[in-house]
Amino acid sequence: MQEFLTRLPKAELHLHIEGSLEPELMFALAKRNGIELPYPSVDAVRAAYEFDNLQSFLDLYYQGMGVLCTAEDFYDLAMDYFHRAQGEGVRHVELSFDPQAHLQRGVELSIQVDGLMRAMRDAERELGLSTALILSFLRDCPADEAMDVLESASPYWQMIDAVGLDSAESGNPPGKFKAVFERAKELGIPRIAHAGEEGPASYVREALDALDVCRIDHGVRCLEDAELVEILRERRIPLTVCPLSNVRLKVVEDMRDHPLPTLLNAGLVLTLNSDDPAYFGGGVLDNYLACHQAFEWSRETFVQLARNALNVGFMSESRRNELLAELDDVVANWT
Ligand code: HPA
Ligand SMILES: [Zn+2]
Repeated sequence: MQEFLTRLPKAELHLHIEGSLEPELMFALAKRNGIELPYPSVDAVRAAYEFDNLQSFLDLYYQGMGVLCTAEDFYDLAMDYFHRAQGEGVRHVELSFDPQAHLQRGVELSIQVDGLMRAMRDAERELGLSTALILSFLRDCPADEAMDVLESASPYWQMIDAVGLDSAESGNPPGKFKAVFERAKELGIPRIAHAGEEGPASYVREALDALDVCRIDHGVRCLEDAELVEILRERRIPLTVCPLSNVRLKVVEDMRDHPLPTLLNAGLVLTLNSDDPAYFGGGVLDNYLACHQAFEWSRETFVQLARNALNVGFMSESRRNELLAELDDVVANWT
């Protein structure tokens, strides 16, 4: 099964590029930028990755990204991830980034975008990946600040495939960002949002109603509202589920308790993703493998999940058809 899951052309739709920063690169960039890390070694960094909840992870996540200073750093971060993803059979990557977290440290938007866009272009040329860029707003910061970021991103509007909403969910309902998302809609930029990870099912409803999102990141807590599940099913709103993340952030206690099988039985459009692979124990393939171990799903189930991601990703129709044909090929030639 491992070989089959590796060969399946997969799409990563829920990835925080800052969460792909492996401790080795963190040390290399700290050295390059003359930054002192509060850890003596790579092993000590890894040992610190024990989380009680989303906030305890976010504290380390924001600290870790402090080594990203120049466009070159952002380039190296993304290229490092693209190489790993390619090795796992990932063919399309949608990377979200958190501009505010870098602006707060004095790193300008142009530096962030220049490095990331250059890496995306090189990954397309050299690694045969397709990519998309998602600009995420920090929901625990003021909505006015998010609006300023969106306006100041005007040179990049054409290159942004979607805006998103992430960071500390509890107490920061989607409705807080209604005006920002309305502006994005006016600009013709698609919208997605984290909802129903730690926050209640009502936040998923609010993301649909107030933010008019076309996709929900996580969304696992939708199961607490049967009527909402029916809405998600009927409207075929995709959920980008990140099972290893949910275990590591104690959204669920154990992989075997994960609601994925229930979500599948409910007829929802699900995809498997990694969220923050450097912090949560692996990339997209590891998430597929963890599901294989926990649920013993058939190959057909994994093919459906991989197909869902190709169907709903932000990519050209010709790229979509190419990847779907590749997927059909892998399935047809598998013995
Ligand atoms: O898992 C997450 N949830 C919310 N915000 C985030 N920012 C990075 N990772 C996450
Ligand atoms: Zn996330």
